[in-house]
Amino acid sequence: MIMRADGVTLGYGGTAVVHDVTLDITEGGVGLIGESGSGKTTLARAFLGLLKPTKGTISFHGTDLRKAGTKAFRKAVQPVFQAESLDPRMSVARSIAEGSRDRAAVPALMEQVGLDPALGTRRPHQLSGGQRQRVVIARALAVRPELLILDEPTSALDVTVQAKILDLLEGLGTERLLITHNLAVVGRLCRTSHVLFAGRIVESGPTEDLLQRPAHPYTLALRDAVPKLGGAPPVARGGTEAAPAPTGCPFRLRCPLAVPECESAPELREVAGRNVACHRAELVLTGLAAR
Ligand SMILES: Nc1ncnc2c1ncn2[C@@H]1O[C@H](COP(=O)(O)OP(=O)(O)OP(=O)(O)O)[C@@H](O)[C@H]1O
Repeated sequence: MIMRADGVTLGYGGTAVVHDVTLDITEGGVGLIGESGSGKTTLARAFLGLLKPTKGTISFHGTDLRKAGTKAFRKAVQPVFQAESLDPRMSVARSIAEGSRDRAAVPALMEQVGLDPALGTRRPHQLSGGQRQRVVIARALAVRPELLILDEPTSALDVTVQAKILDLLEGLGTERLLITHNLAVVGRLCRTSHVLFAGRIVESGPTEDLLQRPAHPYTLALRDAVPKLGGAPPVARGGTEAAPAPTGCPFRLRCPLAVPECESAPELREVAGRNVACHRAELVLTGLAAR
């Protein structure tokens, strides 16, 4: 296990937006899936050491981040943000070398991410979106990280370019925590996935199981909203989707299977090889089996 969030609550200005999350970053890629506002980026920021939990602990190889040596940790865990975060005034080569301060390594890094080193003198606006995303990845790789934290690494790209960037990430062999709206992306890059709704994990397990046989009605809705790679993110249809319920199961006001029992909050429990917080998980699983 590379990192662990143990009973973590996170918030801004006294308002909690992530509640009691326990999640391990293990080998083979870990996906964090959920709609806009579900708390994915907040959790990623905590794993990068940029936001301190108000409850619980985040650890790196078993050491609480509050005690881990920051220098080694900062190198080992690198963010890959969207390409818009590149400094428009810096050449590609300078951007890539910024963290490592090793200009000599830049051509090899560019080749590693499938960029012609001759592009090193260009500014970001002189590249395509896909090329810019490769620069961001090269820049993260420059310090030889152990773990990449990728926040929607392909959502701004068109489908063919997305597929190429996913090929690149798959081939790198660096461990990853990947944040996305898009279930097809985790299907390719993450052995394990966690579905977040209103700041709570509602389902966790092997990605393949979650994709093939979701046990939570929200995972099911997400899967059916994004049938293919490059599909639009599952935004609230016509703005009519109910807000998360403040008590009981947070999904119950949107859930087609909700019953009075859902007014009491479901605990995460093991059902069919995954953890799911739903009183009606068995029904979701059987409903699918009967189709
Ligand atoms: N700096 C901040 N100050 C106050 N509230 C914030 C801040 N950043 C995020 N939030 C709130 O925290 C909640 C979770 O936001 P977060 O960005 O983690 O969600 P997300 O799942 O990553 O969404 P998206 O996919 O849109 O990026 C939201 O309600 C958001 O408004």
